[in-house]
Amino acid sequence: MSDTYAICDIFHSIQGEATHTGLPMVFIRFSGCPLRCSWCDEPLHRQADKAEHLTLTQLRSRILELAPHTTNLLLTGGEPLMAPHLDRLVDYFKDQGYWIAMETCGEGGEIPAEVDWVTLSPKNQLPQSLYERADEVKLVLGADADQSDKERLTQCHHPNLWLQPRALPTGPDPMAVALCYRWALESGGAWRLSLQTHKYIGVP
Ligand SMILES: Nc1nc2[nH]cc(C(=O)O)c2c(=O)[nH]1
Ligand code: SF4
Repeated sequence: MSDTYAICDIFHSIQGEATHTGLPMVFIRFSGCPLRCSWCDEPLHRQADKAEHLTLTQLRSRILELAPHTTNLLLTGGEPLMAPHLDRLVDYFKDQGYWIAMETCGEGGEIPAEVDWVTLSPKNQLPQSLYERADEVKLVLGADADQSDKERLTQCHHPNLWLQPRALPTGPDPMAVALCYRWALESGGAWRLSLQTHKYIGVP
């Protein structure tokens, strides 16, 4: 039998965050995550019973139906690294000519070698090798971020660092935005501000 992948959402939108803000992509949201962040704004991925189990050919037809001309895919979640045989999915879509980006907390599995762009959004301490594999690092901070979060900034060494305010269930949180703005300024340019632009313009 063919491998299937537990997917809780597929949609076509612009990347709302960090380096590729504004770039059209098809988003594949995987079900499941090894972490349980209390503030997680993607509760869908926890509802395993609501996930669809799709083969690669089914996934491809869904992507083509949604966006026949978009050749950028974003694997997100949940945590895509939890998906068994993720390397087969990545190889399959690379062979079809797609550029593949991934959002990951860095936990739950290995990053397939063929992924073109890795956004690492660390929640815990991670090995240096993951920072070396990442193309950008995005730290998501709430208005309640404290001195220990600020220390994490100074311990993070990467050429492409982003501070992203955590949203409220109702939308962007001005207090978190103000904190990330201030910390970006104080970093002297090491960290940039990433706003979740999709939440400002009301798209997925
Ligand atoms: N537009 C848009 N951009 C995004 N970038 C990362 C997202 C995510 O949920 O991982 C996301 C998302 O859900 N929507
Ligand atoms: S790592 Fe991300 S997807 Fe997983 S529980 Fe935390 S916020 Fe949610």
